[in-house]
Amino acid sequence: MSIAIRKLDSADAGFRDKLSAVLAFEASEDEAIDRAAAGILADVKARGDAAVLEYTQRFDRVQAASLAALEIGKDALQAALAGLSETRRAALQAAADRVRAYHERQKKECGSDGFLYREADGTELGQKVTPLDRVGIYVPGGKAAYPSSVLMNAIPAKVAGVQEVIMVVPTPDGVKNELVLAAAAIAGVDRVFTIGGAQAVGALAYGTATIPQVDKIVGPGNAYVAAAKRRVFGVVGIDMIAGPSEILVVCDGSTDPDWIAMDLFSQAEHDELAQSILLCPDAGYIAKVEASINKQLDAMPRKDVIRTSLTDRGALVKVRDMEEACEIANMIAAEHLEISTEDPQRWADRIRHAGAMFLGRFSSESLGDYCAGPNHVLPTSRTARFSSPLGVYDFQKRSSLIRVSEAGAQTLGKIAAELAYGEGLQAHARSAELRLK
Ligand SMILES: NC(=O)c1ccc[n+]([C@@H]2O[C@H](COP(=O)([O-])OP(=O)(O)OC[C@H]3O[C@@H](n4cnc5c(N)ncnc54)[C@H](O)[C@@H]3O)[C@@H](O)[C@H]2O)c1
Ligand SMILES: N[C@H](CO)Cc1c[nH]c[nH+]1
Ligand SMILES: [Zn+2]
Repeated sequence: MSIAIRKLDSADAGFRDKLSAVLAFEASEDEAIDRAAAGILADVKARGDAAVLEYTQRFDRVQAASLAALEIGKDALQAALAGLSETRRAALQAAADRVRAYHERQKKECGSDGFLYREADGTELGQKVTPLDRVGIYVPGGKAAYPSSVLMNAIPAKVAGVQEVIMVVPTPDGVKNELVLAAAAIAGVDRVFTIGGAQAVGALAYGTATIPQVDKIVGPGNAYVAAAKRRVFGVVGIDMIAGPSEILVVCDGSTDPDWIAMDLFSQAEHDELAQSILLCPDAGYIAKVEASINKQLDAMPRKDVIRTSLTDRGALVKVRDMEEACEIANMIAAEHLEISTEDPQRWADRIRHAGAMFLGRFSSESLGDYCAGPNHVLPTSRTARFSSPLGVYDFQKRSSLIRVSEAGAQTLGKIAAELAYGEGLQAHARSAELRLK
């Protein structure tokens, strides 16, 4: 059965509205889910360990005498690593090494040393950068497990210098994913608890007798996890609210159509709500990609998920030219953007909004998901207009440094006092004036 994938032409009347319909995705703000998450959080805040245990039994069908019994020790993590096949262990290690190398470079290049400068009168001003003390990493474990997400969340935290990384991962029916545990060992995760959902977010945010309170919670999860993260923001920091995966391919029509069809599948297979779009100026090429989609689909183990995703949220779009493709790509602000063209840099220079850009025919998005090095936790749902990939900077914070010299206090004191009187704040003004000679 062939896929009824939407075909759009930017020259057609109503094109923008049709494209908007494909893009439309409201991060689940389902009231019932939000209410459920709020109830779970309040209960965990009030009853701590006991509440977490009860919800873990209810939702994951895991019974334990204590929350401490749901902690996986470092020996077990190492045993999981040792138990992997040689080739899988080597692949995990190679991915971790590349992700670490990239984030170490990022730490060096992104102003992690802070700065300090001195003015003529001796006043010094600057910024100090410090890592967060303790972070929580949510690793999804409901429908599928993502060992690569363990690496992508934990490694930048460790590179930033976070002292304690606490990972939570649900294990429905008590089934543990060995590759997830092995990834935790390689990434240097400090503690692992087999809990999930809003109760895990609550435990990390408020702390319980067994689980210490963290400073920030990162990592993707389902709608309950997302609702809980939204609600605990302020008590702790959060990274972002990740929506379903997205891929946008801009192609000039000369890449093998089988490659592009499979690239579209690669995100569609994540989730029925995932979004996969091709922009191309060549109608004949689009027809070839469509034929390839239909040719390759039946061999895919997750063909039903791919079919639904491509039917509901996929599109093959004929554009006027590559300039228009770039303009539309900026409007879509996709999580992943493949620029599969000759001279990809020429078009990349025109892109302002994308979570990650994959340049050239050999840069398939799947390489970025696992092992290229940059982070695969990226802004979705058009939030690349104002946010960035997860990085070392998410695990650091900055403090301003102000060391005013006696001479500096004379100049600044007069300015501050004048403005403080203007705001009607007497104590502020006097505090500055008392230091004037
Ligand atoms: N953007 C990314 O990088 C990325 C990576 C991996 C996964 N994801 C996404 O993360 C999500 C993972 O979802 P998942 O469900 O597989 O795993 P999950 O770990 O996020 O959720 C499982 C937990 O949900 C809770 N839960 C389930 N039903 C509930 C109910 N009725 N009431 C209250 N709580 C309930 C349970 O506590 C359970 O432990 C998917 O949407 C996937 O697409 C995104
Ligand atoms: N593409 C996902 C983020 O959008 C990350 C991932 C994990 N495993 C495979 N892919
Ligand atoms: Zn992926």
